[in-house]
Amino acid sequence: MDIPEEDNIGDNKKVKVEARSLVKIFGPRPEAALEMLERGRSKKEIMEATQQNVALNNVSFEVYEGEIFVLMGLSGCGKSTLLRCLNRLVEPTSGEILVDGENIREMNEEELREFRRNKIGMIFQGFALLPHRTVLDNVAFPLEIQGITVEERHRKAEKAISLVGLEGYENSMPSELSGGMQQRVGLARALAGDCDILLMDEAFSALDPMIRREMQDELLDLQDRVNKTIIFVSHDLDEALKLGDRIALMKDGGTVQVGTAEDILTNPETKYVEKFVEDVDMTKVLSAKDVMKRPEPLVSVSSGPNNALHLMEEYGISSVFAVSKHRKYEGLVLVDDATEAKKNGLGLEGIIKRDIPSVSPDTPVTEIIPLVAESGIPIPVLDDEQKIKGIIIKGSVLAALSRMEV
Ligand SMILES: Nc1ncnc2c1ncn2[C@@H]1O[C@H](COP(=O)(O)OP(=O)(O)OP(=O)(O)O)[C@@H](O)[C@H]1O
Repeated sequence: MDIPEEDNIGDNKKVKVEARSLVKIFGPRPEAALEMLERGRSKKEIMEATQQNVALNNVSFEVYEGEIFVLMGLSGCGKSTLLRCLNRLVEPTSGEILVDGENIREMNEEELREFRRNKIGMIFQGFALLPHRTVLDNVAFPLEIQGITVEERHRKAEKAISLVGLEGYENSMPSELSGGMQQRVGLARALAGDCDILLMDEAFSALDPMIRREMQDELLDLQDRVNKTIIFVSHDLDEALKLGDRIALMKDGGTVQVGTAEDILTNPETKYVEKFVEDVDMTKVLSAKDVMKRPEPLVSVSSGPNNALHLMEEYGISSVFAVSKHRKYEGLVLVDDATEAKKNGLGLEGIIKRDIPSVSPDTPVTEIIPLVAESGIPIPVLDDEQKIKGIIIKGSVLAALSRMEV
């Protein structure tokens, strides 16, 4: 077998945004509150004693480049305040915010304006479109304020409009568009600025449930193409689980757990997190990458049936996946076919089954269950380049589901 080692992707994640010990106290006299906070007093105690509102209590986290990081929690837990601290729309009381390693709390007015224009775009819930301007001019509006020429800003706006699937609507007025389409215009406006980081505050919460789900899919699809760093505020657990590469669950101005959807669901660190997630249906959350096993063994397509049979014997299995160079998927070799081929002196090429279903790492487990239930043979998990990332067998799907129900 000439199978190379698994690619080492994702090990060296770059930190894009970092919050260090952020505190935000609303009220005219934060000093007394800060002192009480340092002595470990609760938000409630501080409110009673000082009438100062601790909106953020010592929050630290890192957001990696290219991820969707969701701030989630109940109303009033501090999500919006935290998001607004990241571009200093809200001035933190203490703590640091680093973006690409630069402490943004040290920026002066001018630097901050540049930073908001070029690095960190924001999308709000109410999308705030200008009613008397066309879609094109709405999207181009921030560029207009920056004094960019009309040709240049229209070029950028058209590109952003096509990214969100609104081509053909450039000359429509906002009132002619549905809520979902208006939100896309808001998205396009943020994209036109070409910032690396997008802050989205309950961006889809005003939409009705079906359009909302559509926009979530759209955002994931868009993210595959533009690969921004997105920090997304939501009070909705399903939305957070669907969108978030990682989620920070917040309570009373602090984070109670930061992790992937799977971490949070399967290893809740506190009773609060456990309670928060207890109603979640696991089958809706897991995807192929959560239930797949390492694709071992694999047989090289250029080797003979004897090799395949040896591997099956060694691993106690009745089929083995065949690959060509660089783990490129070819198909499945079944034990009976390999035995027959060996008898007749044939190679693997002619006996490989190529018509079995395959899935991608992100295929939801709900779509996988019927496939494994029907076929009884393993299912390959293939990436965009048709390389085999893992295999799924019925047993491992069921084990994953039952383990998580405990
Ligand atoms: N400008 C302000 N002045 C005073 N208190 C504020 C201000 N903004 C927010 N707060 C308080 O800070 C706390 C956190 O509010 P924040 O809006 O960040 O929470 P949230 O989790 O985003 O809630 P929601 O989902 O309802 O928007 C709350 O107690 C809120 O009342």
